[in-house]
Amino acid sequence: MNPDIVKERQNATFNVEKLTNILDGSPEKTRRRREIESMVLNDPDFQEQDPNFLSRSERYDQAVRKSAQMILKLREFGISDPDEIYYYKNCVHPDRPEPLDLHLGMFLPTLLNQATPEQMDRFFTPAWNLQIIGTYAQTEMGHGWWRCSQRASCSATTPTVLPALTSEDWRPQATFDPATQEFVLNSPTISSIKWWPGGLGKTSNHAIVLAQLHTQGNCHGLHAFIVPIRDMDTHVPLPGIVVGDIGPKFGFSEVDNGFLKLENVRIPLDNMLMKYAKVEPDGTYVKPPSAKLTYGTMVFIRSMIVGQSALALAKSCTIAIRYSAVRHQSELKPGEPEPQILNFQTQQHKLFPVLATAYAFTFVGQYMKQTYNRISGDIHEGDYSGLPELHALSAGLKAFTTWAANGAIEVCRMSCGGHGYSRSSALPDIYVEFTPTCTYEGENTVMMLQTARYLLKSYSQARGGQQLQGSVSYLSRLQPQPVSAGVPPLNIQDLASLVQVYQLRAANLVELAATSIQQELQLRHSQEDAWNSSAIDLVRASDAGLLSVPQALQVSAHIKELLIQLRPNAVALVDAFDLNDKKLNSVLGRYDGNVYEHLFEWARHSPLNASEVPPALTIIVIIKHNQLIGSFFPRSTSLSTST
Ligand SMILES: CC/C=C\C/C=C\C/C=C\C/C=C\C/C=C\C/C=C\CC/C=C/C(=O)SCCNC(=O)CCNC(=O)[C@H](O)C(C)(C)COP(=O)(O)OP(=O)(O)OC[C@H]1O[C@@H](n2cnc3c(N)ncnc32)[C@H](O)[C@@H]1OP(=O)(O)O
Ligand SMILES: Cc1cc2nc3c(=O)[nH]c(=O)nc-3n(C[C@H](O)[C@H](O)[C@H](O)COP(=O)(O)OP(=O)(O)OC[C@H]3O[C@@H](n4cnc5c(N)ncnc54)[C@H](O)[C@@H]3O)c2cc1C
Repeated sequence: MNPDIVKERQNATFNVEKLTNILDGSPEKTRRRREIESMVLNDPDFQEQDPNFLSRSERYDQAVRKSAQMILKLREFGISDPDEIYYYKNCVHPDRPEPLDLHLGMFLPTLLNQATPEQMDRFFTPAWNLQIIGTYAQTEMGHGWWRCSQRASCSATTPTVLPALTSEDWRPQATFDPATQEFVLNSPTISSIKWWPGGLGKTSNHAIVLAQLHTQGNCHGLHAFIVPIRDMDTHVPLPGIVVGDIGPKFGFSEVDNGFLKLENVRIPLDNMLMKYAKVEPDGTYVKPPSAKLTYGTMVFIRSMIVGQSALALAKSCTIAIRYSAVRHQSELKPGEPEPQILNFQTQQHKLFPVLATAYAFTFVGQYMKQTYNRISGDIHEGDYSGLPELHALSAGLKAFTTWAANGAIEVCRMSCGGHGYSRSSALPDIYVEFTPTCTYEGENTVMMLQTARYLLKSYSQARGGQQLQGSVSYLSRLQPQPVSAGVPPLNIQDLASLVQVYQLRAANLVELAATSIQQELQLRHSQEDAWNSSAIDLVRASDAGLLSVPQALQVSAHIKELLIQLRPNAVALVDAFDLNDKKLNSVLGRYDGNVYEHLFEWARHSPLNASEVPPALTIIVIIKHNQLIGSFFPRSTSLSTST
């Protein structure tokens, strides 16, 4: 154990185990989490080669092998609780999305939420047993954006009268054919090819495909269809299915994100998910109670992503803070030993806010999950009243927490200096695997605009005298104040006072956006144009805070005091996240703090060190021997074969 890190733990002023129990929810939950963790981490079937030293295809193969083992083990140990599956999966594939994520995270939940009992028997049971492997295909090459209900322009015609049609006409179509009781699915244009779905490229044999429903000559907007894409015995693509991998990406190397072109693919009538919307055998369309229910799985994952932001931050600051406790640099005072870099105020100022945010997001993630479970329970009972708030909350928190975490991971990486740039630190991987959360499940700006839409509606209800409930109740209570009204009193030591100032600021910003829309409306006469011209106000928190200059200085001084208070407990606070070394997989973030010897050991495994003179370098040796520098290429090749 590194002596610095030992000393850090001795200096802590609280019981780490108790805090871990609070983060987990209870001592029993901590015990169970550790039990699951040891099932995976001590299981030789999950041994792996360090993916940093593998090619993409090797990484995919290794991930598939581990995922298949995972499914067998989940069955063997009878683990079926979604939280426990999720936890088990995160230990099997720490920090790395894997080919079955979409099957577990979106295919199964979409069936649970949108399939009829008959469809549950036909699809969910085999999918649970991994005979069916599914993905969720919504995004297309040309559009990540969809409308949940039909618009007047939605047309079933072929592309011959382009100017009269909108982009919605060129989306994938599912046209009901009553003669055969089938839907015929087509991707009418290149841009309507499904693009991005995880596990689609090579792994899945079924896809939930989101397409425009056409029946009896009418278009009814976005609906979900279960489309078999590969033969269940041979895994070869079925007729009319053009499918494959979209190629290497920034990260997600283990995942076969794919493309899918549908060419007159026929599926039976009862492959449309019909818990809510229905098509009768004669082609009659039965409306769902709410068109937005089609988007339910995205709301589920958005809610989950809030907790993922917390986990990514917890990992990043554990690595950076432990490393900063064992790393020494630059004398603070001449002649004295070099201090731990964690003693530099600037290092604390980088890392302690990340630590605080990791804690805050952990609790926000728990709140989001409870809210999701409560409101989706109501929805199952037929009460849809909570859906708008759930949508606004999950969209806004998904965007807010992922943006914040995305920036903070990079702060942690840079705070580790050069070693943060090495893949051995794990920080580059955490970043590349996390950063697409800002894009997928709804691009963050687009999600913020959805939340803003809800806030503006709530604002106008509050101005109309309605008493609002839930997360927007502050709009009824607070009267937005013009900046000229001066600054509100603030006690920065008092949480209630801080919350009040935040609420007032939020109310002011909503009012600002509403005013902008009103003004734009007078100029542009179209609600949509006025909305777009106010989009910056809608999304961005204004730079005008509500604090006076002396108050801002007071905050700054208080932050410095808090840094000093936190310093003795910094390592203990990250220890409380209880991230097992194997799961953290970071040379810099090791629990024992023995960084340097393991950094050296890790580097020696680099494939470039497999031989002292890599084969490619023999050409240099040959060139040197033949003194060919200056006239090398064609002749050096023939010389190399002759020597
Ligand atoms: C049983 C289970 C077993 C095991 C599972 C257990 C554990 C899990 C284990 C493992 C899980 C593993 C990993 C996690 C899984 C996956 C993560 C990994 C990878 C991620 C892969 C990524 C996938 C994707 O990205 S899928 C594609 C996502 N795409 C999007 O999100 C598109 C975003 N676009 C939209 O949402 C819409 O197009 C839109 C932007 C909202 C616009 O739509 P529309 O034009 O219809 O909307 P309007 O603006 O006109 O608004 C109309 C109206 O509707 C309201 N609205 C909109 N959306 C919603 C909604 N979702 N819910 C409710 N209401 C909504 C909107 O507010 C308007 O209301 P008003 O008219 O009242 O104002
Ligand atoms: C790693 C990864 C995995 C994915 N997995 C899946 C999957 O399994 N299944 C699936 O279906 N999809 C998947 N996706 C696709 C993902 O859901 C989309 O990329 C995402 O919804 C964003 O859509 P887009 O790419 O079309 O972005 P665009 O919408 O084209 O965004 C580009 C820019 O335009 C701006 N913009 C767009 N619309 C508006 C607007 N109305 N107002 C203001 N600004 C706007 C955005 O803010 C952004 O800056 C995945 C993507 C990634 C990166």
